[in-house]
Amino acid sequence: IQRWHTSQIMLTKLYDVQNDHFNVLDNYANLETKRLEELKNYVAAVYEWRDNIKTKKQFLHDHMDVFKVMTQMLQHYFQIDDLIKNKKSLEAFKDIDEHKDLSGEHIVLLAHRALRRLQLFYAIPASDMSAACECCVMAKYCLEGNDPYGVLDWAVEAYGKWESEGRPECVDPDILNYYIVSSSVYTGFNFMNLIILSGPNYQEYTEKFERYYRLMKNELFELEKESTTDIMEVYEYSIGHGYMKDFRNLCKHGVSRTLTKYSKCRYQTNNLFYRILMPFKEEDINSEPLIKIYHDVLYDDEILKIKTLALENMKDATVKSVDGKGDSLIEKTRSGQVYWISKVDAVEYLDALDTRIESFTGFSTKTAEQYQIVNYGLGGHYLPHHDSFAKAINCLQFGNRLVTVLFYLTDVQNDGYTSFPLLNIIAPAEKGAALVWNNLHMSNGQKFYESLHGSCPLLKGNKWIMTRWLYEEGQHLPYDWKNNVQII
Ligand SMILES: O=C(O)CCC(=O)C(=O)O
Ligand SMILES: [Fe+2]
Repeated sequence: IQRWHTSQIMLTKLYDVQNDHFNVLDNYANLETKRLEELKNYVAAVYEWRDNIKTKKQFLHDHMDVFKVMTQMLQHYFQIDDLIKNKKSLEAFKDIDEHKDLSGEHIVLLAHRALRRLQLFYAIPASDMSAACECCVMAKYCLEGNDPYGVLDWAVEAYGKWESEGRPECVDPDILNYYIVSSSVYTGFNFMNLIILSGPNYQEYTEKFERYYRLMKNELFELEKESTTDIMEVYEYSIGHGYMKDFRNLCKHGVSRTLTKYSKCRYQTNNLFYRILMPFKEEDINSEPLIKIYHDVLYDDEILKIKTLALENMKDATVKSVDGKGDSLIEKTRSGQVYWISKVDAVEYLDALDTRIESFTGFSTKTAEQYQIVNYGLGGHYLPHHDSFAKAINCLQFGNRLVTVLFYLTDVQNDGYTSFPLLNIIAPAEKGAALVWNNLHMSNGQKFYESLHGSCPLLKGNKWIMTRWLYEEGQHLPYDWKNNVQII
């Protein structure tokens, strides 16, 4: 199935496809107008012919005339049949058939899920996101997805819209009533003492709903938590504890970083003479594990080329399955589209970038993975994870992912930052910068647990990144990763 929401590229394509459809429709309408015009003209001509025949009162006695009438009728029949069957217009419509995947309900369902993820993550009430008709759709999918708090939030919001904006056709209080009653049961809300809402009288509805809403607000979450009276608390609650909470807070609020002895910016040449005229702008972010930002290391023309290359080739991002053998598409964990630049792309300009990476990281790129380009879409994100693999799984040829070099191809706001929840760090990187960190302890190759990181869920905008993972093999390290022994 086509997943239109997973990247900005897809969303742009969706927009274009819709434009195509409008053109097809336009064309169809023109052809149909022309067809009806032709039909009308044809019929008019036939009438005229028949009227002429009729004036010849004697025609039925003239056998040749009869034959003429019969042949004409047959011809008229085929001609009219042709005009009615409307082949040309249907032909024009075929183009739309080829885009059937645009009309599937799953398009909206998946977008709904992305919005719900955002809502839950950032604790955004429906009232901050709403539009009347869409509220009902959100409530509907929440109901179908066994998400009763979502149903209540959106149905009540839809009800509010219905009340304040008159009654838009898309809001049906009967259905909202059903949504609210059925979901109240699941949330433990005691509605037995309420009047059953029914009847066609909307005024009556208004009063009952008001009462209902008030009671709901007060009683809704008693089972969840004694003191809870607000749906917002459900959102706060759903994020869970531990690093997810820290991750959320980082994405939501950012951090005000205080300068410590570790936080320094400098012009760095790494003792490379040719860098004296153009040193790197190195910024320290953390020491254990080492995290740094190198500003302005990817140039605009390179970014343009990279994006152009990826544009036609993106695939939905997957995550490694638990056994490490396969990839699975789990949007709850990661949502975006990726492209691995491959050898066949023959992008020589990346050789220069490899040299650049080597000079600012001090590590070889010879054993690195291909460059991975990522574009995030509606609610795009990547929950906290480690880039390194569990040793046994994927460390055969070149060892493990030692260092991550993550380039930003766009500027990002808070909601698109790369965050390290265990370190209380967000990377305030901008377009053209590279965020570099160690995934393993440099002394022994053990996983650096604190390197846990993720991409904050995107609330708006367009985030592009490109990643290069550098491997253990071929680096100067104080241990031998292959034989698992310490050298120094
Ligand atoms: O998009 C980001 O900021 C992080 C991406 C990431 O962690 C990854 O691709 O492994
Ligand atoms: Fe990562």
